[in-house]
Amino acid sequence: MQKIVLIRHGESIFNLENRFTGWEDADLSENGYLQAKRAGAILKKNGYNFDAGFTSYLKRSIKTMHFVLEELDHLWIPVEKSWRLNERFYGDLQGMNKDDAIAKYGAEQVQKWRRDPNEYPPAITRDDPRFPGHDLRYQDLTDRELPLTENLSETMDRVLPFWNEAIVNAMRRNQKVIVVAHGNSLRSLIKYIDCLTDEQVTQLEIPTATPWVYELDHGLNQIRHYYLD
Ligand SMILES: O=C(O)[C@H](O)COP(=O)(O)O
Repeated sequence: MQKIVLIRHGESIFNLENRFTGWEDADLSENGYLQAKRAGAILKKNGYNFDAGFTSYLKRSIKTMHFVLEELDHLWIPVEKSWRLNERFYGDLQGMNKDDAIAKYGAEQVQKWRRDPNEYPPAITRDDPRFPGHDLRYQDLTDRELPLTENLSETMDRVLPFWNEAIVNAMRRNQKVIVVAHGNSLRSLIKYIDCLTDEQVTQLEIPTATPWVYELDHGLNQIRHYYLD
C-alpha cells in the first residue's frame, strides 16, 4: 500500500481579502503561514515522511510546501515545480472581490463560474497586464498553453499530463510523494482520481492547508482517502 498527500496552500492575502486569485501571485497571509506550519506538524505527529514534492509556480503553494517540509525537517527533499499545478486561470475575475463580482454579475452566475466545470469566467485580452505571456516564468509555454480564461475541465487537461508523467512515475518508483497546489487544480485532480461526475465536483470544497491522504494499492488504485486534522 502506498500513500500520497495532497495539500491546498495556506490562506493567501487574496483569500483573506475575499478576492479571486487564479494565477495572480498572492503571498501567504500570516494565518496562511501558521496553517502551513500546522499542516507540517500534523504530518510529523502522524509519522509521515516524503521522498519527493511537487508544487506550482505560485508563491502561496511554494511557501506552503517550504513550511510544511521545514516542520518535518525535510527541506532537503527534491521539489519539482510546474505551471501545470497552478490554480485555475480565473480570467477577468482575477483580483476582483467576490462580493463585488456578485453585485455586478449576480450570485447565480458567479457560482457557476466558480463551480460548474464547463463554465468560462470572462476572458482577459493579451494586452492585459495579467496575461501570463508577460511573465518571465511562463516564457516556455506555447501560445495555446497561455490562458486568457479557463474552465475546470481545461485545468484538468493541463494538470493530468504532469500528474501522469511526473507524480505517478515517482510513485511507481515507490517514492513517498507530497503535492501542494490550489483549490481548483486539486479539485480537477480529485475529480479524475475519484471519477467524480460534473455534478459531484461542484460540491467538492477543499480547505486550506489540510493534508488530504490517498491510500493506493500496488496498481495505484485508490483504496480510501481522508483528511488528517
Ligand atoms: O483562485 C481563487 O480565487 C481561489 O484559490 C479559489 O477560488 P474559488 O473557491 O472561488 O474557486
